[in-house]
Parts: sequence; C-alpha cells; structure tokens
Amino acid sequence: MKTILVTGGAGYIGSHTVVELLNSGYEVVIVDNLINSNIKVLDRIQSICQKRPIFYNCDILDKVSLEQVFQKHDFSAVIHFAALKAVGESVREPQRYYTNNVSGSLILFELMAKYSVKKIVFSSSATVYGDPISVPITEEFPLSATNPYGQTKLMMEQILRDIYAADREWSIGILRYFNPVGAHSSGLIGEDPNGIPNNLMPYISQVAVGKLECLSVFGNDYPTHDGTGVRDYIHVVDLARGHLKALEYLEANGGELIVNLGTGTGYSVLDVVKAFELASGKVINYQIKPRRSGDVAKCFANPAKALELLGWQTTYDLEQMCRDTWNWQQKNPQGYT
Ligand SMILES: NC(=O)c1ccc[n+]([C@@H]2O[C@H](COP(=O)([O-])OP(=O)(O)OC[C@H]3O[C@@H](n4cnc5c(N)ncnc54)[C@H](O)[C@@H]3O)[C@@H](O)[C@H]2O)c1
Ligand SMILES: CC(=O)N[C@H]1[C@@H](OP(=O)(O)OP(=O)(O)OC[C@H]2O[C@@H](n3ccc(=O)[nH]c3=O)[C@H](O)[C@@H]2O)O[C@H](CO)[C@H](O)[C@@H]1O
Repeated sequence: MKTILVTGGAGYIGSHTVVELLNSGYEVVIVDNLINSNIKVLDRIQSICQKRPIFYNCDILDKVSLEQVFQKHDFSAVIHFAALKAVGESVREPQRYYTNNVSGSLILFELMAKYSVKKIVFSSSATVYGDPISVPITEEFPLSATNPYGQTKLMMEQILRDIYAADREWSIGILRYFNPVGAHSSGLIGEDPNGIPNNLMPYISQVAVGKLECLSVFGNDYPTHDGTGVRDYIHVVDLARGHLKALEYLEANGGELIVNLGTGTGYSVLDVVKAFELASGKVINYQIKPRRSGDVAKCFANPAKALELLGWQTTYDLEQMCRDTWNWQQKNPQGYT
C-alpha cells in the first residue's frame, strides 16, 4: 500500500484531500503545526473514512523533527499544502511568509532528496497569473505576483522546475487552484477561517448564519456582466480529487506537470450572493463598497489541460458549492471550536 506524506493535511484543502486519499486506499501521514487548523479535524476525517491518518504536530521548518518522520515511514510521494496564505498579512509580514513558505519548502525538498522521495504535488494558485491579460487563463499565460504570498508561490514553482531540470528522477506536479469553496457533503469538515474571513464565500456564509451583519461588495464598476468581480469558484472536493489524478499521472508518466484546477466558469460576486440565498433560504445583506486594492476584474481558468492530461474535470456546480458551504456552516457555526 502506498503511503503519502501530506504537509498541511489538517487544513481546509488538505483535510478534504486526505479523505479522498484514504477512501482510495492510500495510507496517509499528515505533518501540520496547526498554525491555521484544528486537531479535531482528525476525528472528523475518521468519522467520514472509518480510517485515521497518522498525524505529526510538526513544523516543516523544524528539520530535526521532520527528518524523524521521514525515518519512520516509506513515502511514495508528498502532497505539499503547508503554507501561510493570507494575502494582506503577507504584505504586512513578508519575512514570515518567505520563511514559512519558501524556507519550509526547501527543508522539505532537502529531506525528500535525502530519503529518495522524489515525487511531489504542490499547491500553487491562480494568483501566479497576477492581473491576467485576458480570460479564460491557460497555463502558458505570463506569470507575475502582486504581493509576497503570490511571490512565494512563484518562487516555489521556479524552485521545483529547477529541481526537476537538475534531476530527472524527480517528478513534480504544480497545481494552480482557482477559488476553492464548499465543504464535504457530510458537513463534518470544511473551511474554518480565523477571525473575519477575507474570502467571499466564508464571509457570505457567516452573514447567512448571523455571525456577520452585512457583506461589503468590493466594487460594482468592473467591466463584468453586473460590475462585480468575476472568479472561478471550485468545489473543494473536486479540487481534492484533482490531487489524486495528479498523483496517478506522476506515477504513470513522471516528469513535470503544470495544470490549472478550475471549473472554467466565472461567477460574479452578486451571482454568488444569489446562489447562496437560494441554497440557504436566507437573505444576504450587502452594501456596495469601493474596490479592494489588488483585485482584478475577471479571473477564470481554461481547464482543458487538466482534462486532457489527467482526465479530470469538475462535477459540482455553484449551487452545490453553496449548499455544502451552508451545510457545514450550519452544523459548525463556530467552526471546529
Ligand atoms: N484556499 C485557497 O483559497 C487557496 C487557493 C490557492 C492556493 N492555496 C494553497 O493551498 C494550500 C492549502 O490551502 P488551505 O486553504 O487548505 O489553507 P489552510 O491554512 O487551511 O491549510 C494549510 C495548513 O498548513 C499548515 N501549516 C502552515 N505552515 C506550516 C508549517 N510551517 N509547518 C507545518 N504546517 C504548516 C496550517 O496549520 C494549515 O493546517 C496552501 O499552500 C495555499 O497557499 C489555497
Ligand atoms: C487579492 C487576494 O486576496 N487574492 C486571494 C483571493 O483571491 P480572490 O480575490 O479571487 O478571492 P476572494 O474570495 O477574496 O474574492 C472573490 C471576489 O469577491 C469579492 N469580495 C471578497 C470578499 C468580500 O468580503 N467582498 C467581496 O466583494 C472580491 O472583490 C472578489 O471579486 O483568494 C484566493 C483563494 O480563494 C487566493 O488566495 C488569492 O491569492
């Protein structure tokens, strides 16, 4: 049986991917320092899968502890989610972001090389396309970063490509996620942001549940069908399954894989508000506010490459994304705590 090391596996996307891995017969070892997640997720994963992943409360920056994990297990691949991901925070605390996301990853890669675990699936982001020249976005579009978080993703992509160029025994999968939303249909695991959410879907669901009063819609003068920003929201379970497809691809073909994971459809802020109202039966109060700095008008994927290479495409629509978000929010109004 294959054992996969999942860094950041207690987090939002990681936990959903761990569920898919366990359900597909993989053994899973999670390394997570719980800086942005809760240990309770392990019980929830066990309830869903009737299997429990092995867990180490370990910072990937702690090389000694991380090496002990490599000594104990024989990994066939690594899925590397562990990172800090808040854009605004990365502008205020760039050194923390570079240290955690870049230095942490370098320590991980060094141990992977030492223990001959040379297969990795890496969490990148559509943020690497900066302000895209047009939509839909293909993988060949020019790359740029508008903030330190995005810069760490660009740097990691480059480092992985260089590692592969130097040693073809490596195989690397770079997955550029668009906007992950939704939750597992059980309502047992989902997104549990700290404090006031920065992202649209968790903000809306906290308005719906009565935790927040009113959504600020950042700008209604964009060149989009209703003036509000358009994004490619993707159900986190579809996204999680993309990781398994990427693993299978690397197992079969090796090499270097760079793919967008999105639905290919863009929805505006007001489209999402309406869909959430329908799914929840709640009214979402909102006010139009000025644009948020750094936001782009439209960002959505051309996901053709993922379909062609991985045989992967999304299966959940916006309605299901809203229903599952709402189910999770209602069952866990305070998240995991
Ligand atoms: N959620 C998104 O919107 C989104 C979009 C594009 C890319 N990504 C990337 O996907 C990955 C997962 O994102 P997520 O939404 O699940 O975030 P998350 O914060 O829920 O999960 C990340 C996990 O990594 C852990 N972690 C962070 N630094 C660590 C360290 N030094 N050592 C050990 N564990 C550490 C955190 O505790 C957390 O459990 C991240 O790399 C993120 O940048 C996320
Ligand atoms: C600049 C920024 O933060 N970028 C991150 C954010 O992208 P995005 O800005 O694409 O995601 P988001 O969920 O923060 O915003 C989506 C859309 O909703 C709008 N909106 C959002 C929140 C709100 O309270 N009101 C509102 O109107 C926002 O202007 C945008 O048009 O999240 C992504 C993951 O999903 C990536 O992590 C991006 O790096």
